[in-house]
Amino acid sequence: MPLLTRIRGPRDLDRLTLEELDQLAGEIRTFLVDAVSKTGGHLGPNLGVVELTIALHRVFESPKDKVLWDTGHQSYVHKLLTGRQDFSKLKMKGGLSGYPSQEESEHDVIENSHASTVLGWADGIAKANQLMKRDDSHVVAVIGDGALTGGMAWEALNNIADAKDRPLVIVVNDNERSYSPTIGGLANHLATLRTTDGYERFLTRTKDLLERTPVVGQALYDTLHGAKKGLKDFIAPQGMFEDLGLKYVGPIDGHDIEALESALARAKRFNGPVIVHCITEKGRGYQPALQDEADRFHAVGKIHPDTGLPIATSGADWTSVFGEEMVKLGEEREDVVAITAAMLQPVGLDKFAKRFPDRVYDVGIAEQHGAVSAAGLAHAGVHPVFAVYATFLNRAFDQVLMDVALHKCGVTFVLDRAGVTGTDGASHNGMWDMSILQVVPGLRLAAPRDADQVRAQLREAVSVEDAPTVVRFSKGAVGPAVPAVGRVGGMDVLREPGTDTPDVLLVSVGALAPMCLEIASLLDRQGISTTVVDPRWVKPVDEAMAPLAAKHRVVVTVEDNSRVGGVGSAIAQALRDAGVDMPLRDFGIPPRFLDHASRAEVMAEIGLTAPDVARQVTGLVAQLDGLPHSRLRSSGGTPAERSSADAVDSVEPARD
Ligand SMILES: Cc1ncc(C[n+]2csc(CCOP(=O)(O)OP(=O)(O)O)c2C)c(N)n1
Ligand SMILES: CC(=O)[C@@H](O)[C@H](O)COP(=O)(O)O
Ligand SMILES: [Mg+2]
Repeated sequence: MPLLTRIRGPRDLDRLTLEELDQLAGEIRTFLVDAVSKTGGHLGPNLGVVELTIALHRVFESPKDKVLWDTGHQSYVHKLLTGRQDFSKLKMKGGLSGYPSQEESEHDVIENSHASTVLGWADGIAKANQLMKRDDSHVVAVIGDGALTGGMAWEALNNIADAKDRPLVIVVNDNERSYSPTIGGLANHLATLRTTDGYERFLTRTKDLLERTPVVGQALYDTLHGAKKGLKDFIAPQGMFEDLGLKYVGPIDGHDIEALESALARAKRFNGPVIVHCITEKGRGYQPALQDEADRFHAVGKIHPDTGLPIATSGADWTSVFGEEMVKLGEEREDVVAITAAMLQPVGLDKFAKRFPDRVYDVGIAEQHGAVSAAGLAHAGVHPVFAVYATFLNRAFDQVLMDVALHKCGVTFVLDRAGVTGTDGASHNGMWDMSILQVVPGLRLAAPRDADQVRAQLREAVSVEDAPTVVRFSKGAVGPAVPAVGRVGGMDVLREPGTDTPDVLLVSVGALAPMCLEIASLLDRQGISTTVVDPRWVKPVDEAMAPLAAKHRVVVTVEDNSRVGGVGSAIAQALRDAGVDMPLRDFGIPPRFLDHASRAEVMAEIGLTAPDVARQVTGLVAQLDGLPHSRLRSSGGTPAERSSADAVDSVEPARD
């Protein structure tokens, strides 16, 4: 890469000629395919913004000027041009994040991968610049056509458009797709702008012609250029953006560096908010991506660079188990409909959509609207199943509470990627749902432990017509079947204690059932008898939980969710409410943002592994043995007799 390796920072771009810039773009595409095929990542989106990113960093002077990325999954080129070219550990522990990272670079601002927030950030930074009289610092926000379907983008645009004298450059990266083609009225409007003979191209051609026309040429050009909306509407109907009071520049060929630089430079000089509408191609320059109708290689695993074919094929995953059961449900119940927020295939609804095209609603990246629309659907007599990543439901909390639950609407939310996901970093872990949803009156929440339970609990969920139900499961391959060996109330017993006076009631939540059975085995080796129970529905707490707990010396809960306000907290409260006063130790995710790493590495780092939990429980039981309490009975000898290298003298505090 003779040119790319010579780019240490954005200013190194300034000395390159147009031909060299085109060569650099080619080198970057080669680099992206080579690197991302080895690690996995967002290949398609980044192939689409190569020229755009080069032009941005030539026209604007980051970090003095703030270059902001919506969602941030398309920031690999930005990283390459700002001194980060080691992609060998992309999205891996200790390697580059898959999103902007302030810790990595002064050129990065927004770290979260949640869409439609960039314009809000830009609005705030622009306001601060104006207030602090930082006239030499520009703000440029890059937002995709998909992210523009998010409501927050329009809340920000409403504010931005109101300040005619506050410079702010909005670059719409319009590649006509989220994963699949972008939906909705906005998408149609953008298409109008795209397909009309571009205003810029018209002006450029006219400018060339008129500048060569003696005497009247320049005057005529100035008239044309200053033409009111009428001309633009004729050439490229501006409509929405101009009606909002935003200056519109475009559509621009998002792969023509010269045209991009001209447009961005004009926008930079404009003393107010301006939209630069760039037409790009997701997956550009890489045939396997361009031929991928599903999502243009939006997010890929490790692939063969020549063919784009996946290197490792995974077995059945939680998503496909859900997707297949949805089709069966759809066959049986014509009132069941599905909702997705621009992620039809990632959440497993593609098969349902193919079978029942009229019963799937893609609302765009608009989770809040999805939840409210679901309330409307339920009120009008159908049963919506809204499939969404757990972390993305966060933004629709109020709609779940005040639209779905308050009105007792039978809506089922299926939360995929619940728990630690790991490689997409802090904002992608599904670690908050079982905490925030605890406070929703009437809501019922299930955490299936295996494929059979996904099927069963999905069916139980859609049978509830007067309250929101939630079924949440992990990312990736579904675990082994975990059969029940007994039943207590509505809860499955996964392991009997082997004694009438068991020490530990281990409450296993969802996909952590295999880990909990391993914990019980490790405790067994310490002479600690354990009952393992899976509540199945973790909200509300099963009425049999308190009486069952009372038969044990200590309750231990293990969940793939934040410890704060999670299932463990709810069970502790239920025991108190039932007058069962006993030791309880809740294991879960500590209330902090988790750096990107593999799921296993993150789980180990936060101590959510069988040995870690078993070690702490051993210490707890040993400690309890020393207390004069009627419920505390030694079973299998005292701690001293049980002690082994694993036993600890005192209970380590749960890590927060
Ligand atoms: C709130 C939220 N919902 C869903 C997603 C998942 N997601 C990541 S990128 C993406 C598509 C974004 O499309 P666009 O903004 O057009 O960017 P492109 O990938 O086309 O460059 C989606 C839906 C997300 N990141 N945030
Ligand atoms: C950026 C974004 O939100 C999605 O593209 C996400 O990265 C995909 O995650 P999965 O790979 O878990 O589907
Ligand atoms: Mg797009």
